[in-house]
Amino acid sequence: MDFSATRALFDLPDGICYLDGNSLGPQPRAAASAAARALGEWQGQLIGGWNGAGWMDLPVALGAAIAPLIGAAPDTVVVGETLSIRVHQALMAALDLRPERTEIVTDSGNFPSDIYIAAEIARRRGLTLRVVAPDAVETALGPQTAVLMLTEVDYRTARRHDMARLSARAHEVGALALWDLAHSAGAVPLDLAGAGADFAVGCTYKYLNGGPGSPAFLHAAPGLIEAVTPALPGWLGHAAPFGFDMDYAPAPGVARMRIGTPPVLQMAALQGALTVWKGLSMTEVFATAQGLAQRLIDGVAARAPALRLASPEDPARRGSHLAFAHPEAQAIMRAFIARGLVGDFRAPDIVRLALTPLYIGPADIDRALDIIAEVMTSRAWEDPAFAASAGPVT
Ligand SMILES: Cc1ncc(COP(=O)(O)O)c(C=O)c1O
Ligand SMILES: Nc1c(O)cccc1C(=O)C[C@H](N)C(=O)O
Repeated sequence: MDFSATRALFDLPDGICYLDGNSLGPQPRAAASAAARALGEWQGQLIGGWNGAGWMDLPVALGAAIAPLIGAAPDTVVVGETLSIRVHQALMAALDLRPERTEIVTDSGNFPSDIYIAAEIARRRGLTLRVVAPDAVETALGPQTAVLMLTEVDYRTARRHDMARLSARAHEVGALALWDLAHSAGAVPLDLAGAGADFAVGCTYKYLNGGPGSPAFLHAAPGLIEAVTPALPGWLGHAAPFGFDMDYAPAPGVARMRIGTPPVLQMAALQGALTVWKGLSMTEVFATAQGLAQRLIDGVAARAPALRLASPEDPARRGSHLAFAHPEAQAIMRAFIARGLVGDFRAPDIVRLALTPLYIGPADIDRALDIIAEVMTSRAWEDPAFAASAGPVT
């Protein structure tokens, strides 16, 4: 598949080799125009925009737009809130559906926010949070497991769990499976329905390019959500929000996981950003990303062997970014960024680079490799003047 046409849909700064789309995707031109349109609607329609411009329906409309990218039915996804809030909502919902059980199982590759949230919920409810090694998840499940909560693609190493197998295993022991897709959505082909995920959450500012602070999504398997009373029962998750009833009655379906006023300007940008996926196959996007990844792996091995691949070698076992380990990874990443190669550093020793074929091609990888080879050969990060000038790397 030729992605040169999709590259033109992005407004990338000149001179930058952007391998950081796993942290913050670049700006699709359609996101900028959709956000500008929403500003105009606000200016012209004032409060009438909620209905006149469709603002009130954005959480559900955006859910339907994301659903095909994650292999879910359109009416099973809702957008809004931050991912951390979505993790909390989904975990509370899943636990409520298994009230007799005492354990949450997760792994040490999970993102800190997810682990903090699960630990605090466990503390308040008198449950046990078991944080096991990624390859010990399956054996950790048992008759007391209420929820298996995992991030499918490890934010550091890109190691990818087998969602279908682990969800099936969770179901075998009577538990529910909750998947965080922050590093999966827009990166790897997903079939939530086929994989038996009960709940899934994810963010839209990484591979979906919705912009900084773009809201998160939540998916619940069909049939499951009707039994859920949201732990955060906000007025916009009510069946009749403008009835202003004193008693909560959940909206039908996943719309009950709405909480409060949607961030319309962010959602407009996201709505524009999602148009770049029209006609694309996630399978082809992923296959192309893996081709770029192999080019980067081979080039680093040949020209900068001090950077050790810390991601799985098998493309089927990883997401769409690569991690390379080096004890001085933070300073090295600063030196890359100073030369126009933007990736990120993750403590303690990871250089993280994302392969995003919608706007990155083989020539970008070759340019990245030239920068990587030059920095690693010259040890440019050790230059005292450069070290003194350094700021933080996110
Ligand atoms: C896997 C994962 N889960 C949760 C989060 C938290 O997302 P947010 O900061 O949008 O709440 C992130 C990233 O920040 C993440 O990578
Ligand atoms: N959400 C972020 C932010 O607001 C600032 C800087 C980074 C982020 C991130 O998304 C971090 C990301 N979840 C990660 O995988 O490292």
